[in-house]
Amino acid sequence: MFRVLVSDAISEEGLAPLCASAQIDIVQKKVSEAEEELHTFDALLVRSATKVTEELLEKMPNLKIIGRAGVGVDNIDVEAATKRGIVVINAPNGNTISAAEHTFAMMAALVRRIPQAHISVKSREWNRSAFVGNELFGKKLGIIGFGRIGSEVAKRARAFGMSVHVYDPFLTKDRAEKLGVSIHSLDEVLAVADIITVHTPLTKETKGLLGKDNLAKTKKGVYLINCARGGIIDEQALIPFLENGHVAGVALDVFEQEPPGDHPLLAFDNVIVTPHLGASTVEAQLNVATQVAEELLHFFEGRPVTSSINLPALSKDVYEKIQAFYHLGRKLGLIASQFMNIPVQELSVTYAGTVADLETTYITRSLLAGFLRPRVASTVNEVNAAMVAKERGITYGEKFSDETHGYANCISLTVHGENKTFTIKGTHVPNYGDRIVHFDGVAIDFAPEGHLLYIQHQDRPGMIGKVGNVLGAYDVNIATMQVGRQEAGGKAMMILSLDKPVDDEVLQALAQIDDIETVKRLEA
Ligand SMILES: NC(=O)c1ccc[n+]([C@@H]2O[C@H](COP(=O)([O-])OP(=O)(O)OC[C@H]3O[C@@H](n4cnc5c(N)ncnc54)[C@H](O)[C@@H]3O)[C@@H](O)[C@H]2O)c1
Ligand SMILES: O=C(O)CC[C@@H](O)C(=O)O
Repeated sequence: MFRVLVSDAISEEGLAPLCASAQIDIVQKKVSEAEEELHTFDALLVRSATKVTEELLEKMPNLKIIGRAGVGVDNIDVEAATKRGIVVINAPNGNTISAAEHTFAMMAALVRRIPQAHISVKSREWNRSAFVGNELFGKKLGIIGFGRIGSEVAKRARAFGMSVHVYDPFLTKDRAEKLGVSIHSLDEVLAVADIITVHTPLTKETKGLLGKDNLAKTKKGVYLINCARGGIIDEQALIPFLENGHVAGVALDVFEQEPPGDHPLLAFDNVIVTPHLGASTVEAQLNVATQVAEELLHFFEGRPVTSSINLPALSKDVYEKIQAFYHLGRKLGLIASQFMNIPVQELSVTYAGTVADLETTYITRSLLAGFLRPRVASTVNEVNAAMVAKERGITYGEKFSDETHGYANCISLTVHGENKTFTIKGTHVPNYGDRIVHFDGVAIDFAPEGHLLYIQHQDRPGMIGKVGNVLGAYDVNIATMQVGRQEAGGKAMMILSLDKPVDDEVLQALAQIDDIETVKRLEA
């Protein structure tokens, strides 16, 4: 008998297959009300209200699987769950349409001032001249983040006669053309859009994406919408733009803190809000509940789960054999994705030497997951990487070769972008670790660990000293430095390993050194 704790409001109809199973005992209670029996549960089902913290996991030693009836898993400590061998599953597309429709409802309500007019009429007023709005027809809609929800919003906007201007650094031209939208830089979208809606995950890169500087680049009279995650639009930074009338109105479904309490934004008449309702429809809740219920049944029946976001389905035996290459693959993908931070169509992986005799499918999936990790909202791992790549129009393939470049094993990854191709090669040396031995056409040798800095420059005397001086001036300590070049006096590169990450100011100072062409931060 498996015990399942359902701690948030999840559609009962969707959970019906679980309730019908004689093998499963379902308990519907908040975590706080189940304190005494937490240790007895095998599975935990949540939406976004329950915070699945490390502390909670400590109290649930029997837990084997966590199901999130929705997309974002930011309320679950996935790392802590993974460490404990707990599988985390979600329902990545069950609420896409509802979230897109809610965004659109907010957009219409915002430009036609529907919530304000509603309150006025309910207060027994009849003040038609106070609520003159704008049409959506003919307006330019800026969409930042063009994944599942962003692309559904675009379809609806086109039906309303709007032109759609998209910023998504990972969107390919092919996919944009198929969906009838144009791709632009962030600055272009900010400058032209009458209405801007954000649909990215909340990551280090997107936190505060619409902050003081970028808000200043928007058109006077712009409308803003956030139905993705609180914090993508910086709430504090918005206040002066609302006070001086630069921003005509804001619609928020999500907040940096939920509930937002007595937030200063709530005092503005032209800020309209909902309490995180994007996924709150009968249909979406049925979809997400059905998806997680089916996955839970598979899991308990010992069948593979398809929407797991943390664990690969590997036997212990296979895992032990491929473990080292699995980690190397992940790092090759992660570094390549950051280096090629542009849309890509294809990844090609070549295995040579001892690694070519192993279960390379898992290594490729690990590499793919590493590559996709900086680009997608939900956590991506070996189990869902292939599906996520397909959704994003990225193909991948494996090849086998005898060319080991003198190493016992070698994994080579070539990434094909729109106008650029990049190759990285790595090897694993038992009892020593992983080494990157080839990077963008140059033979080099460095460990893919920690905070790395890539510098491409012309091969001139004194370059190392100049770089060292700039980093020294910013109090950044260099742990290791590797140099390589194609030919004397030609294209050369340095890979530095630093004791701490560097910010944009340091990158800009380095880029100003004569003969330095590119500087990039790479985290491994
Ligand atoms: N309000 C709600 O109830 C609700 C419901 C569902 C989803 N969501 C949230 O909506 C957001 C989008 O969900 P989705 O299912 O469309 O995710 P998705 O992964 O399909 O799409 C996210 C897109 O953002 C892009 N992106 C990543 N980093 C970016 C950056 N720095 N700049 C611009 N684009 C970037 C990715 O390339 C991707 O195309 C998530 O934050 C999700 O948690 C909210
Ligand atoms: O469960 C909810 O209502 C929120 C869902 C949404 O934010 C998600 O990320 O799927």
